[in-house]
Amino acid sequence: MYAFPTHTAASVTSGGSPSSYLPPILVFRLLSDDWLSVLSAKFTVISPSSPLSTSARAALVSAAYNRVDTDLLNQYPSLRCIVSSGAGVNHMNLEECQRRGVQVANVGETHSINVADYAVGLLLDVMRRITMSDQYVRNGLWVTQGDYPLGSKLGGKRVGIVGLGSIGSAIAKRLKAFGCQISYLSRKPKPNVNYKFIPNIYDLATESNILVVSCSLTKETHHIINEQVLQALGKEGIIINIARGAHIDETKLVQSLVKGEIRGAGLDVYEDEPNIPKELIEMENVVLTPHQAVFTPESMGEVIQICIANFEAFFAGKPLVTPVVAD
Ligand SMILES: O=CC(=O)O
Repeated sequence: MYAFPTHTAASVTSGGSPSSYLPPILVFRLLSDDWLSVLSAKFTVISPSSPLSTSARAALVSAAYNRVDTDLLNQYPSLRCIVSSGAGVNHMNLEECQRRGVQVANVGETHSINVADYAVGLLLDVMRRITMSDQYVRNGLWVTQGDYPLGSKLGGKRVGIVGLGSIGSAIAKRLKAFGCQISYLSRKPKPNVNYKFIPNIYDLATESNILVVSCSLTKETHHIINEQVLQALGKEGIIINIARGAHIDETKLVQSLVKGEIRGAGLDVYEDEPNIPKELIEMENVVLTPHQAVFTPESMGEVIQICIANFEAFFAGKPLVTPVVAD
């Protein structure tokens, strides 16, 4: 999608005087139009198809698009530092990176506020039926069929946050301001937090009107929202997912929605992106968006600066700024 500059081995390795030397980085995906020029001011940007790519020591990847698995690590054996422009790291085989001495960084908490805002937006949309009302008006149905059915109030609802990291905490803070009662599930109770800790997902679902999934995807949290959890959430229950599709057993979610066993869902992520079960597309009680909670144009500059800070630390032999796998 972006035209990468072409470099010769000579321009990368010598580049003339030492002051004009720009260390090479292999760039798999640029998420913003101006990232190429911003990166090129500091580094020699190399595309994955360049003959120089196999000798690159550092690489930029994107969470939603690039898998960092053994195939990729074998293909680019010189890599010693991989920076992902996202928050989640489930697309990377971290154990293998560690084993091969490849340092890994994500962009830390840069995305948390955007994602938290988005989760609240999805929830309000599902509850107050904003997108569906919009379609109703645009399709001229207000004139021909009268008022659209009312949605529900958010204030006073019991919200269970699955994962109280920086994203979950920002969601909790926002929903508290709406007058919701917050409970949460995490590995351990968080110090200095007034929300109720519930150590079990079934109990959290039973005690909640709304579940918001905001944990990282691991073997333990894969399908953490399963059939039993959906049943525990119950007929009036709403589920919001801004984390990863595989947190929810999507087939069971669809069945629950079809049978009316839960009331609605707001989803930004799916098990097989960009494919979405057709049943979901036909439902009025779900709001569906294309894995975009993390980014706003405002955050893009901050994201690339953190990536750059990690690369600079790596090339200077210093600890990464936002490490996931350290040296
Ligand atoms: O979903 C995107 C990310 O993890 O940054």
